Amino acid sequence: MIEISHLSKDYGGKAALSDVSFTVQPGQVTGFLGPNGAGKSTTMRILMGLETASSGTATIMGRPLAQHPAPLRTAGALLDARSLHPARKARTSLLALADSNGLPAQRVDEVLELTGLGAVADKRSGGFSLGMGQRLGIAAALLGDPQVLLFDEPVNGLDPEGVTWVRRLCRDLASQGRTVLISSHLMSEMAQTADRVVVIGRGRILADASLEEFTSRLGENHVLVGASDTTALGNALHAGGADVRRLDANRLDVRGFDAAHVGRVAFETQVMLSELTQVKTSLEDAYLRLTAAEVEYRSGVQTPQPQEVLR
Ligand SMILES: Nc1ncnc2c1ncn2[C@@H]1O[C@H](COP(=O)(O)OP(=O)(O)OP(=O)(O)O)[C@@H](O)[C@H]1O
Repeated sequence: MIEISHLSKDYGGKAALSDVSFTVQPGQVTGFLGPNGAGKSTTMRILMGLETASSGTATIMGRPLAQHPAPLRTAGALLDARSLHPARKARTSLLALADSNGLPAQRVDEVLELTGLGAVADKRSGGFSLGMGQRLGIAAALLGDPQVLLFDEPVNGLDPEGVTWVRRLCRDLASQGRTVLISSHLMSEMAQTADRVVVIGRGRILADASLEEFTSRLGENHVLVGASDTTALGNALHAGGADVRRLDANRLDVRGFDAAHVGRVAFETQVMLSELTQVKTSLEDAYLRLTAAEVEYRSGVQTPQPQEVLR
């Protein structure tokens, strides 16, 4: 288990983290989400003992990582995939890490196989692709067979097969009862991998909920409906209290009613339907709503607006 309590970190007077508290439970994959510069890496680095907090605590299995007798057996992290020596062969780097942490050399071969690096184990890691570097970083994190894993943007640079592999690996690690915290910018990926999400923006926690709670709490489920007479149907839905927007001559976007209710109103209004689709809020939509105000630099691209609002 990971426990972060009232954690703050200042860099030269600028707050990177402000009173951050959350816990990460074993047996689950927790997604750590937030815009660039939100404080995800800083939190992970403090957890791994690579930075000191200005105030507050960050513990792994009850105490700071450095206070565990064998830190690498307690927690493994992929923080910077390029942190291993580029001139060293992959196997040599892992052997050195195993040796300095009292781990058996045989474990090196196990993690090389587990991460699909067996065939390139005797190549220098400086020549690795970004994806292979990520796999090597994950191999290093798994070396001590730890109960707690922290992965900072693990799918960065991975091809689709690699992305699927990371997803399965995280799910497997959690199903073995381990604690898995994983940061990512890829919302569609997180939606398939995480059980819970912790969202951070400008150093403050914005949400800490199960994936289901998060999308339904921030959700704005709506119904897309195609109809023979959108004016009659739109007026009837609006009179019933729905928020109705016209998408084009034959389609409406309805908020406030579910698909069954829209179908009932269409039946009562004697309007024929050509489409009735319940659209659920995606993790990406929910995340964008939550963090919209937290992003320091936003692009000038605007979301396309429906052509006409029925009132
Ligand atoms: N060593 C440092 N010195 C000064 N400021 C830093 C340092 N490390 C991080 N920061 C600042 O702290 C804030 C949080 O950075 P952090 O890297 O934790 O964010 P992040 O959420 O991991 O972002 P990204 O997704 O871009 O990696 C940012 O404003 C960053 O500029």
